[in-house]
Amino acid sequence: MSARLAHATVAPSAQQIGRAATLALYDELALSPKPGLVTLTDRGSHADMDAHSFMRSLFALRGYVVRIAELGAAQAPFDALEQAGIAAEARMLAATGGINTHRGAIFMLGLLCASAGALAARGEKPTPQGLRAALDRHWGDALARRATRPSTLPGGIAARRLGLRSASAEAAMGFPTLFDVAVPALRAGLARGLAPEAAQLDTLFAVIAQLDDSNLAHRGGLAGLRFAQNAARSYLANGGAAQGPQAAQAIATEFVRRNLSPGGAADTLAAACWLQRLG
Ligand SMILES: CC(C)(COP(=O)(O)OP(=O)(O)OC[C@H]1O[C@@H](n2cnc3c(N)ncnc32)[C@H](O[C@H]2O[C@H](COP(=O)(O)OP(=O)(O)OP(=O)(O)O)[C@@H](O)[C@H]2O)[C@@H]1O)[C@@H](O)C(=O)NCCC(=O)NCCS
Ligand SMILES: Nc1ncnc2[nH]cnc12
Repeated sequence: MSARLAHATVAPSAQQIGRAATLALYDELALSPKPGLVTLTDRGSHADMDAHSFMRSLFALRGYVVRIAELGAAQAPFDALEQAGIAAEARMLAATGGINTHRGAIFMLGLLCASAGALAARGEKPTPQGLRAALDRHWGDALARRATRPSTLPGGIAARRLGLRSASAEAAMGFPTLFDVAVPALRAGLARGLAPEAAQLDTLFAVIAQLDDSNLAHRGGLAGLRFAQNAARSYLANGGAAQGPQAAQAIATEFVRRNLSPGGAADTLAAACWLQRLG
């Protein structure tokens, strides 16, 4: 992970907010090993995508993350954010040949970049408290309505059927897993002197242990989600990244055997890396 925004004492620009998002998506992709997820050298549980898919996708999204920060700064209504998100998804699909690499990241990082833009317009730097307040103040009602809407996505349908907290529900609640689990885990790992990659890996497992990841539910049912959560809890209880890469690699092998992929946790890790970069 490269340096934080160099000693930012003023609010970041839309370009800085968006650039941090693009770099954070790369941070997540490059982290290895990861359970079931695509890395620079491994497809994980995905026959239809690899690192090239994700690189093409994050490049295709680099204008979107700036634009949605600008929309946030202008306090645009949710419909405008949604239209930008839908257009970004079309560019993602065009870049990847129709593969869904970052639909969830478009949603989650899009809302976070918009919230950071709204704070910056008031001269404020993005903090967890500030971002949650801006998200709720500007788009909380629309997100609450969205969360009650039926989903057309496999994960969202599985989450609603199983009574889990889908991506929309997580957003409507102000991204509790990001702000109450991922951000504290990443900060604590770095404060303990872990290398950035080790801190990111422990953060990813902390998120997998807590998140109602609808990708896991869609791929493995409730049993698959609970297996993944328990495996992540055991990994952390046994020392996390301090065990060395073989422990994470063993879990990754088992996730692939079960065709599990925690895409929602990957996006949540990227969002924590984004905030760390803006810190
Ligand atoms: C708002 C939507 C995105 C849909 O909302 P819904 O609640 O129905 O969504 P979910 O299906 O629950 O999640 C959508 C994606 O979000 C990620 N995710 C999953 N669980 C969570 C969670 N608990 N918290 C946060 N984020 C979560 C996940 O995305 C990642 O995984 C995908 C790749 O993995 P893969 O297994 O390959 O997925 P599939 O291709 O579906 O499976 P296979 O075919 O491979 O088997 C990838 O998308 C990652 O990003 C979930 O997939 C939707 O309504 C929407 O996009 N609306 C328009 C845009 C908009 O409203 N924007 C608002 C302003 S920005
Ligand atoms: N690295 C990754 N592999 C699979 N799905 C993802 N969704 C977001 N990042 C991902």
